[in-house]
Amino acid sequence: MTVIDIPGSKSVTARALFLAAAANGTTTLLRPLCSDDTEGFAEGLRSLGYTIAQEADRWRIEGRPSGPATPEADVFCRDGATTARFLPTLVAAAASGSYRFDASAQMRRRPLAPLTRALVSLGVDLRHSGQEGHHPLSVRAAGIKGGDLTLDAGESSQYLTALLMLGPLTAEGLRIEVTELVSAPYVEITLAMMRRFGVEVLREGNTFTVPPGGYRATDYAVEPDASTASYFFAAAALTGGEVTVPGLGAGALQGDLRFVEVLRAMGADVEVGADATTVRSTGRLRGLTVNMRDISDTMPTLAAIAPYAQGPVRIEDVANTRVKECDRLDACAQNLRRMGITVDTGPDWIEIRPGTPAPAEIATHGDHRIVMSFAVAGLRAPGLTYDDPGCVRKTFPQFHEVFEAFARGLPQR
Ligand SMILES: O=C(O)C1=C[C@@H](OP(=O)(O)O)[C@@H](O)[C@H](O)C1
Ligand SMILES: C=C(OP(=O)(O)O)C(=O)O
Repeated sequence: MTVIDIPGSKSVTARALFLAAAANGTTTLLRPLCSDDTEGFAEGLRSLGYTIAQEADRWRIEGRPSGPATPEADVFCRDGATTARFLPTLVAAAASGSYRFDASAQMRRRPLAPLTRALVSLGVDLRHSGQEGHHPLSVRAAGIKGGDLTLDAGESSQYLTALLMLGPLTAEGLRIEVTELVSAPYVEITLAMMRRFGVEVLREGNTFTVPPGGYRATDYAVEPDASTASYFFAAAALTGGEVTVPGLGAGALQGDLRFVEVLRAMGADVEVGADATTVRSTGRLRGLTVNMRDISDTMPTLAAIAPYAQGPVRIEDVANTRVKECDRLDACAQNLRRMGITVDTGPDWIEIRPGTPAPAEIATHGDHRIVMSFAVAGLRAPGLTYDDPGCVRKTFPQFHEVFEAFARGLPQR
């Protein structure tokens, strides 16, 4: 049996940085994720004048309930959508200040219009210097009164997360009616973490009522990243092996841990304990049809192992994977076809037939999840190469070393 320590959750780290920055007092984050996305978030906060002391597995953040320490700043959000969507929202609540935001070419292509429109409707002076609803943009802060919003979060739940976290920083709070929502479990992470920082959101059906009053600092231990864990769970199921991930069990916040239920439905033996999850291969890997709307960051993981299943694998309701680091439905299909596998796609689905993958160069499109997913397939398809293996830095800079060492402990074929 192999036990593997997975680095901290990107989503939890990003939220903790936002909440700690806005809180009254000092927050210590234990085992935060250290990767390009979260370092970029911390660097963004520093550009805004926040004080963050970073030691390897412990970050200390001095909260500033009144907002950034600098009246003006330029913030570069790199590739991180959490950074690019959460930080402009954080500064919007300040009483005054003028802030410019930009992001990488990849992130500039990704949308945020429903969020920027919501901020503008709350009276925020937000302007785009390029394409409407995309970075770069600027925010001139003058405080937010609050009020009612209607939000379409059918493209990204991050719009809702940003506005929920903004609520307590407004004078009167926010009432948000959500018309569409993808990646719903990420909103549960947000609500649970806001509660830990002292704010209780009232949820009635699709309406969220967020009280004013601000956040209270708290020490916070970041759980391991469940999307990252999916590569290790899938590798065990694919190769006849077994893996245990400590720190991710029944009480985990992240919906992506539900990926193990998909492996279970395919035939793997899965045990979700109080504080650890184990996946054990039974030698079977059945095909299936599965809706991944809630856990779509693990869609590429499943797509990459799908050719080895005994029947077709059809993944449905994942249209929003087309607006991630790349168009993930097309990228998965393109790479599987390069490996000689038969694949069909539609606007929001992909269907993969069983086959025997051939060596190929994987077109990564600068997407960490394409690399990490196909690395799992590579355990049974020797000869996969990557045009940009380093893009794993976004969430897991040590992925290649860790995954190779892990793979040496799996049954060899
Ligand atoms: O809120 C978050 O931390 C995230 C939400 C999800 O995005 P969408 O809501 O855009 O699907 C997920 O894909 C992303 O990796 C992280
Ligand atoms: C989509 C992702 O990231 P983000 O939207 O936070 O950039 C991801 O990590 O798969």
